[in-house]
Amino acid sequence: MTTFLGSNQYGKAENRVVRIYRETDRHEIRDLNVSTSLRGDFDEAHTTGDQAKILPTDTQKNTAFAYAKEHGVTSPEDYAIALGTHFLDAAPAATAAQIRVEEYVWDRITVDGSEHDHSFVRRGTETRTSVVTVEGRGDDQKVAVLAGLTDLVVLKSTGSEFKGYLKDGYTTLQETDDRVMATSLTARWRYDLDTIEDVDGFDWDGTYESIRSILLAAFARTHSRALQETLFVMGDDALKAHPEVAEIRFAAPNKHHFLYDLSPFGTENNGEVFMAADRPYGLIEATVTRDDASDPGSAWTAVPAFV
Ligand SMILES: O=c1[nH]c(=O)c2[nH]c(=O)[nH]c2[nH]1
Repeated sequence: MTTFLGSNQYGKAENRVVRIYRETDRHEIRDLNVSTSLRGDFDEAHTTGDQAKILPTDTQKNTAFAYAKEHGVTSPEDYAIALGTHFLDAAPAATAAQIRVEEYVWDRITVDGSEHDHSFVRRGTETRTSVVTVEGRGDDQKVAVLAGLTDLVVLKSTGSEFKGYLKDGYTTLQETDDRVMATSLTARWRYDLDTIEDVDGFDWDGTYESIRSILLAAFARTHSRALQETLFVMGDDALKAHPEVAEIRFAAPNKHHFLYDLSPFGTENNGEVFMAADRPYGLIEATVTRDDASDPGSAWTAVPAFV
C-alpha cells in the first residue's frame, strides 16, 4: 500500500488586524479578522520535510499587518486583493492565494445628538465577510471576489405563512397563515469582475451597503409563504439591482417561534407570547444565479458554505 498527498493549503488563520485612520480628529476604524492560505507545489514540505518553498505562516501574519498600513484598508475586498496578489509574488511555488476577511462593524457613539469623533460601539453580532482568491500569474492571473455577511438576525412579527405542504403519517405541524419568522442570515455573493470597468476604483463598501439594504428591504416587504420564497426574492432583487453580481448564496436557519399554550391558565394567546426555540432549526439554503453568470473558477474552493 502506498499513499499520496491530496489537496492541501496552509496559512495563518484569524489575524486580528485593527486599522485606525487618524489623519484628522475624526478617526475611522476598520476591524478585521484576516485568514490567509496558500495552495500550490508544497508537496516536499509534507512528504520529505523540505521547507524551502514554504513562506512561513508567521511571515504571512506580518504581511497582513504591514499591508494594513502600506496598502491600507479602504475595504476588505481591496485589501484582500492586494494581499493575495502580493503572496503570489512572494511565494513562487504558490499557484493560488486565498484571503478570507471578516469585518466587525463599529458605529460612532452619539453624544448629545452628534456622532463622536473617536468613540465607537460594536454593531450587534453581524459580521461582514469577504473571500478573495488570486490564482496564476501575469496575463493569466485570475481574481475571484466573494463578499457577504453572516449573523444578520432578522424577524417578522407577521406577514409570514406556511401551508399547503406535503403531509404524511409523521406530520404534526399545523398550517398557519400568520406566524413569526426569524433567521440569522448568512449570504455570500460573487462579483463578476469582467463586468467592472475599474476594479481598483470599485466602490466595494457602497455596493456592500446597497446589497445589505436590498436584502433587508426584501425580507421586510415580501409576504412570505416560506423562508425558501423569501430567500429567492432577496437574491432576485439583489441580482436585478447589481449587474456586477453573478450569484448569491444563502444559508438561513429558521429560528422557530412557537406560540405558547396559555390555556391551562385560562389566558388567551392571540399570537402574543412565543417560545423562541434554540434547536433544532430548519436550515434553508439556496443559491440564486444569473442565467449568464460567469464561470466561478475556484472562487468557492474551501469556502465554508453549502454546495
Ligand atoms: O419556511 C419554512 N420552510 C420549510 O421548509 C418549513 N418546514 C417547516 O416545518 N416549517 C417551515 N417553514
